[in-house]
Amino acid sequence: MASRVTFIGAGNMAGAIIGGMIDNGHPASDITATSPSDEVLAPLRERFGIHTDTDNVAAVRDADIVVLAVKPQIMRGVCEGMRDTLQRQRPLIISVAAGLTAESLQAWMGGGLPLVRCMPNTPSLVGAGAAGLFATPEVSAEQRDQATALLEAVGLVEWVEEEGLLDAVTAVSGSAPAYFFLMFEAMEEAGVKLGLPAETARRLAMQTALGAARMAQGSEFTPDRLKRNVMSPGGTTERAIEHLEQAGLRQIMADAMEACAARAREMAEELGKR
Ligand SMILES: NC(=O)C1=CN([C@@H]2O[C@H](COP(=O)(O)OP(=O)(O)OC[C@H]3O[C@@H](n4cnc5c(N)ncnc54)[C@H](O)[C@@H]3O)[C@@H](O)[C@H]2O)C=CC1
Ligand SMILES: O=C(O)[C@@H]1CCC=N1
Repeated sequence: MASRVTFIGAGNMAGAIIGGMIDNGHPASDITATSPSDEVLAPLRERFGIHTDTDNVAAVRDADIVVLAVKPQIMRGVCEGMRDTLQRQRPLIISVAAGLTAESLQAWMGGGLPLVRCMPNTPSLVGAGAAGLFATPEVSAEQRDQATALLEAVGLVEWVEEEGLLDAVTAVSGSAPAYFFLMFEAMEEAGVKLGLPAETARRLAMQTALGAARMAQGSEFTPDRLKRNVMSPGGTTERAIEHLEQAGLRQIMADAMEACAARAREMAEELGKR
């Protein structure tokens, strides 16, 4: 029998994972999502046929897995509100919140629960997610497998053995879809300046990104080698790559990703105080 999974929060991230799970054949009748607002829940109910509830406590009462998917800033109140029921039911908890440490989450839920911290990303919606997972000592091998199965239904899963590494995962994959969306915007704008219709530039840029990722994923060659295969000596690509290197693209990425991970650490400090 499939696990009964309750999502606390029904926003971008919960919606992306739920959509991916349904596409992968998880029964909608075993999935519940909550939000204080039925206006938020109605579209999910209609689109996926899942259960919804405006009451978090009622929704976790018979859950096998509870996915915490509210904003980090309200997580404490949400966890404290479900504390007694979670302690009785003892489901596997999966938090997708950026920053919040296992120590804080456990303290807010009364402690000792099997807790997996997960950093997923929104491409989960199309089955192409990339998630980093960390298990607390309370998590059994079977529950680890359950968490893997749930997230593998919507994409790639990588376990990390140190909790702090989830901040690096946030920089590399959790936040990273946005870096590529920014790149699409920039490429479309530049394509338009070069005379292409916006739609044409957008379609070409996206298909190229998809093609490059698929080609690199299945390749025995490094990204550097694949890059060099495109760069004919004295040709056009060489000129563009020289420009990107001289303009400091590598440093820009390093700085942006360091800022991302630092913000996750800062959020843990700000929100983790008891
Ligand atoms: N958006 C993203 O790309 C990613 C988000 N995350 C994490 O996922 C979590 C959720 O982020 P988003 O989905 O982007 O936020 P969101 O704002 O889209 O969704 C939050 C949801 O929580 C609901 N909510 C508000 N108060 C509630 C309460 N008291 N009880 C139950 N539900 C309540 C809202 O109605 C909304 O549906 C955050 O902790 C974030 O760090 C992690 C990885 C990627
Ligand atoms: O921006 C954020 O804080 C969340 C976590 C990773 C992606 N979105």
